[in-house]
Amino acid sequence: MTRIAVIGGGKIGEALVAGLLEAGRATKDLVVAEQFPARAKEIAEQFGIRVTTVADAAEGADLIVVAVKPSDVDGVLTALGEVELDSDREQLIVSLAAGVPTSRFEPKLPAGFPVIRAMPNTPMLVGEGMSVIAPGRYVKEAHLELVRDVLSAVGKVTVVSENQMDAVTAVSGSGPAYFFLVVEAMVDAGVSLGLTRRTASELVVQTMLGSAAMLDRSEESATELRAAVTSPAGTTAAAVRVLEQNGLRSAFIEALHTAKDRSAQQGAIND
Ligand SMILES: NC(=O)C1=CN([C@@H]2O[C@H](COP(=O)(O)OP(=O)(O)OC[C@H]3O[C@@H](n4cnc5c(N)ncnc54)[C@H](O)[C@@H]3O)[C@@H](O)[C@H]2O)C=CC1
Ligand SMILES: O=C(O)[C@@H]1CCC=N1
Repeated sequence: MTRIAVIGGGKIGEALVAGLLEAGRATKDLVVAEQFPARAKEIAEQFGIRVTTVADAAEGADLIVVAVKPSDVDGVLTALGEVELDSDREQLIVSLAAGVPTSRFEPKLPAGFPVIRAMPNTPMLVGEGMSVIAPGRYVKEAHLELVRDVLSAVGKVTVVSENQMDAVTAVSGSGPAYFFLVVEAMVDAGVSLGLTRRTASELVVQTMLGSAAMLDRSEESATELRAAVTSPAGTTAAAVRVLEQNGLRSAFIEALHTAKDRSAQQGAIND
């Protein structure tokens, strides 16, 4: 079985570990490196897995998943310098760090060591993640297959070229936050219309779940599905007009452009 070391026991590291365990991966095949003792203890107790240092975690791992903030990547690379990494053993690194190119890893690793850049999202916690992977220059098909296999246990996986990863980050990496924000806004709207917060939440969450299921299962596009809800001169048309007047569509476009730029910026500078 593939042994996986997750470097960084934060939000996305936790989502990955939880999703993999839920999907049936054994606790003995997972190890986490987390620098903050309190957080390390929390992870170890919550999941019953070993939490250790970067070097110790990476030593026996087939897959080293780097799940730290972009500004902490260099620190992890320094710590990995203490480990005898071995690409012949099919060891490889998967970096989840937004914006950080594989070319930032490669010169600091043994010659030819494979690095895959990946962008997952938090719904992998419930097996419904969207993970996008992009190969670095030393990655072979077998490496991509291994990572695809691991991540497909926690949702969908697709492959793009690395120059698309900042756009991917803006769309699906950050994407869950946009939907949670829409839910918050609709719940607040429901409350302002006189519903209790509990009822408004139930209505909005189930509406989102049902709409997502339709998008997933139907042959029709989002535009067609929306048209089917929009009766002539009805309530939906009235609401959509106000949303468009208030720039909802262009707000999303501008927001995602800004997210893409921020991703690239985080990889370019070390802030
Ligand atoms: N949160 C999300 O939804 C997603 C995050 N990402 C990426 O994943 C990375 C981590 O994000 P989050 O989990 O949200 O951040 P976070 O701040 O919650 O977690 C990072 C963790 O790494 C630990 N860490 C940092 N340096 C370390 C080291 N040298 N050794 C051991 N542990 C170390 C920190 O103590 C912290 O617990 C970022 O690069 C982000 O761009 C990617 C996709 C989605
Ligand atoms: O907000 C961030 O920078 C990270 C990357 C994608 C989701 N969270």
